[in-house]
Amino acid sequence: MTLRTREVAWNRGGRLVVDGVTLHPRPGETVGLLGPNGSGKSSLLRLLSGAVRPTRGVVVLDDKALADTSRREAARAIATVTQHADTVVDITVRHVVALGRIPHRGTFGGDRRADAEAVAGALERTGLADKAAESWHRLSGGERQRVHIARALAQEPRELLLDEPTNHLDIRYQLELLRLITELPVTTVVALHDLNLAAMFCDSLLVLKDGRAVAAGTPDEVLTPELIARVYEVDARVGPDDETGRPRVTFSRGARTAATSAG
Ligand SMILES: Nc1ncnc2c1ncn2[C@@H]1O[C@H](COP(=O)(O)OP(=O)(O)OP(=O)(O)O)[C@@H](O)[C@H]1O
Repeated sequence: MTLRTREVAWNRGGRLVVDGVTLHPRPGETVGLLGPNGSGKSSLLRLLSGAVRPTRGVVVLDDKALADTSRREAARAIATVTQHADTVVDITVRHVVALGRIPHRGTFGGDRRADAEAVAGALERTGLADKAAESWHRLSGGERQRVHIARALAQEPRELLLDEPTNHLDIRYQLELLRLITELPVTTVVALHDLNLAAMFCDSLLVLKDGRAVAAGTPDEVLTPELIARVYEVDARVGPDDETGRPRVTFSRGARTAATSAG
């Protein structure tokens, strides 16, 4: 059972910013969402999270339309980390992470020990254990990003939606974060700009352009110089990485030639 879409479209401000996209991840896999600025990645993630309703098509969670699923049920299953991390009042890192436990609270307050363990585990995994008592406002951009990821982990979701989670992170934390999410037993859809990180960590890729899916498959199948030229309008070479065997993309720094631009 996974969160998936069937031919979803979303009309935003009079324009279809997502146009007939079907996404059906295998349980536990990490799907990379690629595409240029404005291609619809964040919009598709918003549809998947239930934050907005599709104009056409359907988002399905466990064989039921997400629109017919209770907010609480959806919040227990799906965790989201968005690009524009919400600002919160002056509370500690631990408190922000503990917000992830809210969907698990029952009428009688839920299981306190499970809450504490989930929060401690999430802080540990994101390298924030020693910052737990610090004020949110004193954190750097990258640390805040990690706190939001910790909050999503504390939620113990089955489905994880991440919108450019490596933004603001230094290279060590970019690698750690992506390793972490690929090792989690959850299905993850992650919007990424870095094609090499996507190739290194994702099981499959979905490429959007102008709201439409233009390629889908394994990194090997998807990341070809032709596709990169068509979607991003840049010239690139692609070869197997020495260490992983996965595709590695090297960009040409020059302007595109007439011959390549014509394709
Ligand atoms: N509030 C809005 N009203 C109308 N259109 C919007 C709104 N916000 C974004 N859009 C448009 O929706 C389209 C898709 O945007 P979206 O943010 O989903 O793309 P993206 O692939 O995530 O881009 P980026 O890589 O720049 O984050 C864009 O053309 C954008 O201009």
